Amino acid sequence: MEQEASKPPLPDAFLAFLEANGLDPSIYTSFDSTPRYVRLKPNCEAYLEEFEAEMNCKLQRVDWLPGFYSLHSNTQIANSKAYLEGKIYGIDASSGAAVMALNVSTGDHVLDLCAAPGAKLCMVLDLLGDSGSVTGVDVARHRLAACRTMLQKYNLGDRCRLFVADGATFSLIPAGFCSDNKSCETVLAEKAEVFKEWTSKRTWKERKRARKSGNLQLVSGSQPPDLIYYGRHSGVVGLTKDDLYKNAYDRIIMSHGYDKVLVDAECTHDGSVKHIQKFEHWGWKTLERRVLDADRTDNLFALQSRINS
Ligand SMILES: C[S@@+](CC[C@H](N)C(=O)[O-])C[C@H]1O[C@@H](n2cnc3c(N)ncnc32)[C@H](O)[C@@H]1O
Repeated sequence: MEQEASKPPLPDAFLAFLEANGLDPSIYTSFDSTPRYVRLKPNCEAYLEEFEAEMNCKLQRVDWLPGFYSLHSNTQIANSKAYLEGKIYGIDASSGAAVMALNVSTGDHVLDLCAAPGAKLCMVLDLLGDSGSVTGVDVARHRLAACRTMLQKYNLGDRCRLFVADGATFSLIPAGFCSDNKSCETVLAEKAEVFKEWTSKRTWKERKRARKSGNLQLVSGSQPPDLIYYGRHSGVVGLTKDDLYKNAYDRIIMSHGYDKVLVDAECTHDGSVKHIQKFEHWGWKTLERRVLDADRTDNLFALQSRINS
């Protein structure tokens, strides 16, 4: 009876999952043990004091992650001025570590194969500043649309393109490279219809296509990539559709491919402590259905293997 009372308030199926994977259940139940993190946009240090006063909290600089600060796990940042004005991001330290491991250098062309909702993509763009480019790909249209909103909020879209596509089959090279011997200028002069500056206003053709795809939120590997956003300096403006969607050969990929590739495929939530804690409100049955279902886990494993190969 006593043993029952001290058992962490997690469902048996999840406890069995943790045990099978050698994970300590207490990391999911000690609510205060995991701090939350924020990242500051470059050159926004002036906002720190104001943020601390508004939130009545003290930020601790994370020495090993530039621009990151930790704060108490209960601090809600969503209504703070700095967050609403796009000066501060909510992003955990492990995401920051993954981006730092990419070792992004000035001028890099980065491919983010599982980009939505876009915390790492934004960090990469901040690191690149006015150089290079980022191509974000995600199979979920609605999630990538949220990523587009995030780019706009943080004013980071200038060197970015977003494609709804299956990362396992995506094979477009960074924009702005002509894959034959002609110079870009010659090619552009020869072609009539080129991409103009991106606008959120859809043409009737695009609206029709969106209506057609309606509820189809996830694309399959056989569908061509769908460009849902491109910035002014992403290399897309001025290209023809043929140029953008041209299949690249090995030789071209070797010389004009991406410098860095980030693959952040969906995980089984075993590492996502905060997310698991939310199921206390959503219901443990939902956790069993959404997270622990064996078929789903097998499918995820297959996806992760496919996308990493
Ligand atoms: C863990 S989230 C990515 C988080 C994101 N990198 C960030 O920093 O905000 C995983 C994403 O992978 C996407 N995804 C899953 N399978 C995919 C595939 N085959 N191709 C592209 N994206 C995929 C999901 O739609 C989901 O948005």
